[in-house]
Amino acid sequence: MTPPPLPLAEARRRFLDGDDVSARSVPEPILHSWRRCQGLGLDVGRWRPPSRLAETELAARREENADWLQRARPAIDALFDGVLDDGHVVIVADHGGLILERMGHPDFLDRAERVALAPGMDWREDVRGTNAIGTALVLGAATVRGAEHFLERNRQLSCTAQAIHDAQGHLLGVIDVSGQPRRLHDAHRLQVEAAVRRIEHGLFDRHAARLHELRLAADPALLATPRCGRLGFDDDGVLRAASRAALAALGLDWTALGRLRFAQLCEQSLEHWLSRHGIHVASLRHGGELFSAQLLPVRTGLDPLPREAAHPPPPPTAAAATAMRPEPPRRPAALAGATAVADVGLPAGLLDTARRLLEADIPVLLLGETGVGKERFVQALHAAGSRHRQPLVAVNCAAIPEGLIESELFGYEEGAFTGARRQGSKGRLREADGGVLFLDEIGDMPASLQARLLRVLQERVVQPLGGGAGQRVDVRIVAATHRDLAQEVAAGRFRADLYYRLGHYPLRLPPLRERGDVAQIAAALLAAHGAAPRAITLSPALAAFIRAYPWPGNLRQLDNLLRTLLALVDDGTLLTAEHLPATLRDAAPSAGRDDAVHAALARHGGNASAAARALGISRSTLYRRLGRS
Ligand SMILES: Nc1ncnc2c1ncn2[C@@H]1O[C@H](COP(=O)(O)OP(=O)(O)OP(=O)(O)O)[C@@H](O)[C@H]1O
Repeated sequence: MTPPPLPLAEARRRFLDGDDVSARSVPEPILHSWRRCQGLGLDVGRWRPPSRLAETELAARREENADWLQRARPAIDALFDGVLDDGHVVIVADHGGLILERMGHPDFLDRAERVALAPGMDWREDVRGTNAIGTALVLGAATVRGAEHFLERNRQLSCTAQAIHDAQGHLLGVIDVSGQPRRLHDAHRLQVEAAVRRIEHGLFDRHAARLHELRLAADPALLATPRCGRLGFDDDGVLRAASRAALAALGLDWTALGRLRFAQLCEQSLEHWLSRHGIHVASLRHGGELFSAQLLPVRTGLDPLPREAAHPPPPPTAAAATAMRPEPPRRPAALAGATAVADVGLPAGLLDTARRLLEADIPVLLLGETGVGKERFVQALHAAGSRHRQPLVAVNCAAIPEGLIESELFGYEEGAFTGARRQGSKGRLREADGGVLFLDEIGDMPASLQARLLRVLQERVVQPLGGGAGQRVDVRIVAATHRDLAQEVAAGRFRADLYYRLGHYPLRLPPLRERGDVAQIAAALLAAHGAAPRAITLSPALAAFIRAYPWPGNLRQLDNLLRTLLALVDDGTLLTAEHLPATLRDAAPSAGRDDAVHAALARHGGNASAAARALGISRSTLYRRLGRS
């Protein structure tokens, strides 16, 4: 008869006494980790923390990881938001187990500090014994509760962590949630998993920007969601990028990169699949398993990888291929294409006008409220132009601290300032050489830099910080802002000469409330988010609401709402106004009144032709809509 499982404390005592402990008493990964720690000679009771890394060295480590950290930021912030009220901390460590960031609930920060769970501290397993950060670096993921920690002093913690890999299997770091034992639940592990999935999805987009992407899922409804497996093939049909979900589903590991050929997986050649035009969906049998597969056309993604990464990450690890269990779709589907509704409802020819300006090397200045889709428009513009095979490099002038934006844009020479990378930095302008530079939120560019930027635009020569010869660059410029730039000029906050240099022919993306076919846009977004295979449709009443609501957050708000609804309802649902959150239902404008038409008419002094033009609809449609309201 098998003996009953022992309480953890007893199992631990026996383990330390050298007795055999079964995996029924201690989870197997923990037991293995204890054995590793014992093998290294770690002492459970006597241990002194290594000293904390000096601030300057920590800053340098953060700088080395800045690229993926910046991309991971929205997911980390959302995770933090989700666990803060439970009294936990979120920790970000690099691939060497060094804590780079810690954000947390004040209740727990003190305790975290006492066990040196703090920025600048090393939490590798071979230094700290079994712990979620260090053990996740070994295994890919780990949850370590209370007395499962190898060192006595860490028993006051419970932690769950998962490693992050890029699409080439490079281990980048770890995300961890830590808290008091008993307060950490399985839901926190799922939250960490979801955050890492989101981060890796974004990293894949970046790596695979110029690859043919094959998506795989057991259920076709998952093909447009972050839960699908993703593989990136080059033009020769060789695998160059992968998601862990795809590798796990196919029983492969990272060594398949550079080796696996498209035809080995899909029977026919990549050319054959490509010849089927556009998005190609088929069934695929591999190792006895049946998958739905979808080949997406090559995307020209925003902000692709610089040709040479400044800090090549370490080689792939075996842990990189940890299996990901297929789970039912809990999250909204990802947008299938960056330009899903780029053209729908925009004033006729806006994209074409922008393209012509850019082709003639005339800067494009995009104006529009927040969330109208300026960034998406730029992606579509880049994809439509002759430079679509060259980089599109984005700089968000509002997101970079004033002190850093100069080096970010213009680059710097070796040793230009304290904390500078040893080999210097190329700067975004030079990264965009041959391609397109997108200056987002240009209205927020510090005044001191406006003059410098103007000089570059005129002379097309970049002078990196710290001296060195000026270098000629060939970039096409697109700038965008939600501010009224003319007003910023009048108020003296934006240089008039730069404004005229950029704004030869400003283009305005209309807010959603002015666009004539919001319901059509909503339908396009639903389709892009995979509503069709789930048989989810929009009721006429909800479409009417969508048309009449003023959408202060524009496309971003509409898109978020639709994604949320899709996540909440079952397959086969007819979406009605009842599904809306109460706050939105209450804010519904008076029934029947077509505010967009009325607003456009008011702005154009009652001139129906001008109002129709602004809305991008015909005059007859305008009258029809007026008649209805
Ligand atoms: N063409 C589009 N197709 C599908 N969704 C879009 C499109 N344009 C915008 N969206 C949705 O709106 C969100 C915001 O878009 P985007 O970032 O391009 O707006 P923006 O005008 O640049 O906003 P901000 O001024 O706040 O930076 C996107 O994340 C997406 O959800």
